[in-house]
Amino acid sequence: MCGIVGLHLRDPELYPRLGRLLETMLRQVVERGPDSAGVAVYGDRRRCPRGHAAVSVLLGSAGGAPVDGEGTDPARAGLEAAVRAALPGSPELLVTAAGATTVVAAPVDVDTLVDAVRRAVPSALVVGSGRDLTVYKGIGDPVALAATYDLANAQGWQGLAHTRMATESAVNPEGCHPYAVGPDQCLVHNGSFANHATIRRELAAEGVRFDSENDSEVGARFVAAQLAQGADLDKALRLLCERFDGFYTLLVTSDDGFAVVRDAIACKPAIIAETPAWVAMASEFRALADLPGIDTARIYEPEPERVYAWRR
Ligand SMILES: NC(=O)CC[C@H](N)C(=O)O
Repeated sequence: MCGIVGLHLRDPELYPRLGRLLETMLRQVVERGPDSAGVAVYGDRRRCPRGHAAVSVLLGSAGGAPVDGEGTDPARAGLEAAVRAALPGSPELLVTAAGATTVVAAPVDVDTLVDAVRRAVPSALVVGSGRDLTVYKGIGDPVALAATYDLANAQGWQGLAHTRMATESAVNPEGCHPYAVGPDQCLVHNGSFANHATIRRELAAEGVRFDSENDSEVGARFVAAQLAQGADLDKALRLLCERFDGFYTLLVTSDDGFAVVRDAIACKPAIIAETPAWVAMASEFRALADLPGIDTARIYEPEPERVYAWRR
């Protein structure tokens, strides 16, 4: 299984409610993915102020494995000092702790901040970066994790959540979705890619590096490579359908986009609902049932191998 929910808001009046709406949606897909949960939020200016880049990291001793609660505090204090020292001009940082995830924001460009975090704390696992995006991940009960992310109080224009039932790699922080491997990009997956090892080898030969053994990461790295070469989300996902075998419902988001695609036999469930105020997607309808205006929404199942994409 695995549960996916996503919400792309068209009506700015709903932006303050993004987190509350997403949290309500996530609760309905907990049984689909009890192992771990990840969340992405676009446009929360208290977590990533305007003019800043934000990098989301998992801290820990072994391969970025997170520790929880107070145990993270010395690591976070060390991170702040070390990242600041690694940045030109030592700018003020905004550091927000949310469960196992720490978000570092600074008034620099995204690559500069990612590079400074990696140099300052080589063991940190970078799980997201961008000018608009914050990502939170962890292992365990999805509802408890969402509370540690303070998801209910998140604001913004777009977000998604994933609950994982592991199939292709271990239950560990590296295996959590979303895979946010390019700036302001996220991919979440329900299913299994059959030929991910082959595509991983091809991408690795081109110099692409991986953080996990997970099949979904290969999809995310493939999409990121297409976007870096100038494709839009629609084209990147059409190319993915040509290249990847297996089962998939994917939700992919970017700095201005929200896109859904399913495999050729639409093996994994998905439902889309649209109103003038929002576009929403979920693994099951019950996750959409409490959205404002659902009674008059246009509701449909995405067709096999057809890319559905929306732009801000
Ligand atoms: N149950 C799923 O859909 C799993 C998704 C993906 N194959 C993973 O292992 O994370």
